[in-house]
Amino acid sequence: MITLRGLTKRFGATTAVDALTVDIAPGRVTGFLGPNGAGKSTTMRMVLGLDRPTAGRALVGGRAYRDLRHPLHEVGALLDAKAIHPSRSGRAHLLAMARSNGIAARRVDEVLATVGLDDRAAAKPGRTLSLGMGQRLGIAGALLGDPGVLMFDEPVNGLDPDGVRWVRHLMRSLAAEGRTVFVSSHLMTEMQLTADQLVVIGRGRLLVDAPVDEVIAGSAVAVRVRSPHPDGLVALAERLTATGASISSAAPDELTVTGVTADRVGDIAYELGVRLHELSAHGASLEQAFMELTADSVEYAGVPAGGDTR
Ligand SMILES: Nc1ncnc2c1ncn2[C@@H]1O[C@H](COP(=O)(O)OP(=O)(O)OP(=O)(O)O)[C@@H](O)[C@H]1O
Repeated sequence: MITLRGLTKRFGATTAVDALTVDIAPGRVTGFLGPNGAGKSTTMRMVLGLDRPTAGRALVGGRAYRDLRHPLHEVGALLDAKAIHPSRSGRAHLLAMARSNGIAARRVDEVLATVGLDDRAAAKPGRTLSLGMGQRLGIAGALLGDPGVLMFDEPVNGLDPDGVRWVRHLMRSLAAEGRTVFVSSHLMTEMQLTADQLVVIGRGRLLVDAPVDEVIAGSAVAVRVRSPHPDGLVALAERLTATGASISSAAPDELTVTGVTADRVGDIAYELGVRLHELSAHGASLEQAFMELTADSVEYAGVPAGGDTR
């Protein structure tokens, strides 16, 4: 269990983490989401005692990191895949970690096997490791002490599709063993497949703490409309806006409508005599739910390509 209580971190005028109170429970994968700069890494660093909270507490199994008697046995983390000495091999890196924490050397071979690094890969010096190999090595380090709590910051960065699938299965099996698995990612589709629970933050504040299914169900279903008559679409957009729907348009012959059913859009188009070439409802996704949830908290919102939001 990871317990955050009023957790706050300020860097000068920037509030990176703002009074975050949440429990990350064992036995499931909790996805940690938020736009760039939302405060995910800072939160994880505070759990590991690498950053000191300005206020509040971050506890692992009810205790602050500095009070853990055998930290590596209680919490394992992958924060920065490149955190290995450039001239040291992956195996030597893990052996040093094992030695300084009273862990048997054979455990190094076990975790190397678990993450799929063979003898040759484990003998390579840190500077020659690819990002993907660095991620696997970092995960091996997190698993070394067989801890009950695991945190992974962007673990699939730099992995190929096989690697991404492997991480997904690993996270799920670690949670199935009853461990607490807290994982941040920018890949929404991946999170949709991996996580049971989601914690979403924006500008350091908690936006959502709920099961993945609930978060997705809460997002709007979008209706796509295409017509060969752009003027008709403008009239349709005006009428739909007047009924409270939200409209965006990526091209003159296309609208995306939320806040109203596809049937209603079809009825209004019929009343206005607008000929349609497409009227389709698109299921809610985590990607869309995330955009809706964090719309007010993105630091640098991009303008959608070709987007003309009315
Ligand atoms: N050491 C630091 N000194 C000053 N500001 C910092 C420091 N570390 C983080 N910040 C700021 O705190 C905020 C949160 O950063 P953080 O890296 O925790 O976000 P994040 O959610 O992990 O972002 P990303 O998804 O881009 O990795 C940002 O505005 C960042 O610039």
